Amino acid sequence: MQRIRTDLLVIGAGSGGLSVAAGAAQMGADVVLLERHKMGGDCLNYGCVPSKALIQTARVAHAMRGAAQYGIAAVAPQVDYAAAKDHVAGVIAEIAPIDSQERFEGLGVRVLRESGRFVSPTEVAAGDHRITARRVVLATGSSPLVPPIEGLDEVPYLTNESLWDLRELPGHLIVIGGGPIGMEMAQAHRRLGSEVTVIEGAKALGKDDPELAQIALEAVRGEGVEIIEGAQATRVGGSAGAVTVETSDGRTVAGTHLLVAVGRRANTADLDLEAAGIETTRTGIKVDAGLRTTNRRVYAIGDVAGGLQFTHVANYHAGLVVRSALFGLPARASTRILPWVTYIEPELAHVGLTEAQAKKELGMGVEVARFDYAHNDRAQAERHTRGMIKVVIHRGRPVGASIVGHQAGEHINFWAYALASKARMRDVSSMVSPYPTYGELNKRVAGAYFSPKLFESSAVKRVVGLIQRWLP
Ligand SMILES: Cc1cc2nc3c(=O)[nH]c(=O)nc-3n(C[C@H](O)[C@H](O)[C@H](O)COP(=O)(O)OP(=O)(O)OC[C@H]3O[C@@H](n4cnc5c(N)ncnc54)[C@H](O)[C@@H]3O)c2cc1C
Ligand SMILES: NC(=O)c1ccc[n+]([C@@H]2O[C@H](COP(=O)([O-])OP(=O)(O)OC[C@H]3O[C@@H](n4cnc5c(N)ncnc54)[C@H](O)[C@@H]3O)[C@@H](O)[C@H]2O)c1
Repeated sequence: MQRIRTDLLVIGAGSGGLSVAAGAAQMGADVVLLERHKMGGDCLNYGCVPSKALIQTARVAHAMRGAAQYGIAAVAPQVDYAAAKDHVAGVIAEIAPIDSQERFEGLGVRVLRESGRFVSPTEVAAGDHRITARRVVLATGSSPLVPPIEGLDEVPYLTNESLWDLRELPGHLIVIGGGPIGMEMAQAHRRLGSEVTVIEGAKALGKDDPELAQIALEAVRGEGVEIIEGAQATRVGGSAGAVTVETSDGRTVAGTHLLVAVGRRANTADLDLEAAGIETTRTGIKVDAGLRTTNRRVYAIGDVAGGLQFTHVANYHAGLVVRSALFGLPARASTRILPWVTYIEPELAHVGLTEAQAKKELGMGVEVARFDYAHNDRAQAERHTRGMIKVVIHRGRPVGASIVGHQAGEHINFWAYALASKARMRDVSSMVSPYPTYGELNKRVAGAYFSPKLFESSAVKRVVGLIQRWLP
């Protein structure tokens, strides 16, 4: 057995763990990084990157079908699903060197391709190694949750891990779960030529503002995706190529392939957390506002910390933990400034509080401003007029923003900055936005907020009248 003493031990080389390891090593800390599977974790290998690459193929196919609106003859695309998967693999391969063992070793990180588990509050076993670290960061991520649906263990099904290996286009894809994974893959497969049925137990895209989610869902339905809401999948049957799903409202849906996308399970099972006195919750590892676990020397970040599960959240956590573990500075994770985007078309993006949350948490004085894409000239020119921006305001400052529409994910960056910098709506309205850009939506929604105050105020009208009388 080989003993290792180090400043920082990071378990898991996904989005969060890699960011901690890179940051800490470059600041001079001695860092050991454990990874038991693929460098880059879920985002690179099974999540964000492959899904966005496939979505792009689907978008091109969709654009070909819809070219007539721009004066180009529409064509029925000949989709080669296997080639699309090659494109997906190619994109992963292009990005992989950034997350590779070689790159991290080049940064001075000691990378061990082993599974880590606690043997005491201060020691981690990994293969033949016994590691003692001043601080430990758990960044072990999450895995697809496989629900206890009757018959599921006897029927072949796909998850976000196996989907990328599928080479033949599903004839009829049944998706259980109408969250971001389910909806992104449902629309992409419909655009690639599959029949698609989504079975959602509650409300599809249920974590987003319902007013905007509705607009996105209508668009996806308009492309031919069947979305059944309020129906739990209760029983699965059939065999490869002929699958059936029974639902709580008495339907039976038949298809060729089944994708299970009903949420995530935190990867805690193999860590022997009890040996280190680390407690868990229903969703992951229990952490305080500074991301410390119930063992003060151990932090948990990213998906395994059981909060919002996004790559940028894991990266945000990583920055806080490096600050705390290396410099002993206080760190406090805020959820109020964390955006997310669902990459269906139209994109659905959000940051901060929804209208309902703001009204519940802040009570009186919450105001809402809206502006439609249809009033944006760039959106008109490009025929992307479906969509809206909605900003929730409290005491003159935005506390939340939601956007549904073309490139909503790009535009939410603006509001993420506004919330993080505690900007006022006055600051937003004073900006000059180039014409014609979609970004004008941000200024115009601020205009929509101020317009009634300016144009419908009798006091303003009186003051203007008085001043005009005195002006030479
Ligand atoms: C289909 C899909 C699409 C997604 N799209 C997006 C998106 O567009 N944008 C976005 O922001 N987020 C997206 N996400 C979420 C994003 O992938 C995750 O939030 C992110 O990967 C979490 O990073 P992490 O570092 O916490 O965990 P991971 O990236 O999961 O990394 C954890 C790593 O730890 C390793 N590990 C686990 N246990 C051990 C152990 N005991 N010892 C050693 N190693 C261990 C694992 O092998 C893994 O490599 C998507 C997720 C999915 C599934
Ligand atoms: N664009 C992005 O950033 C992106 C994309 C994909 C995934 N992700 C991350 O991955 C996480 C997991 O995504 P997800 O879509 O698997 O989970 P999710 O928890 O967001 O959605 C799962 C859905 O499945 C439904 N469900 C659960 N059991 C069911 C059953 N038996 N029958 C029918 N419906 C059922 C739930 O009501 C829920 O709406 C997301 O929350 C997100 O953090 C992010």
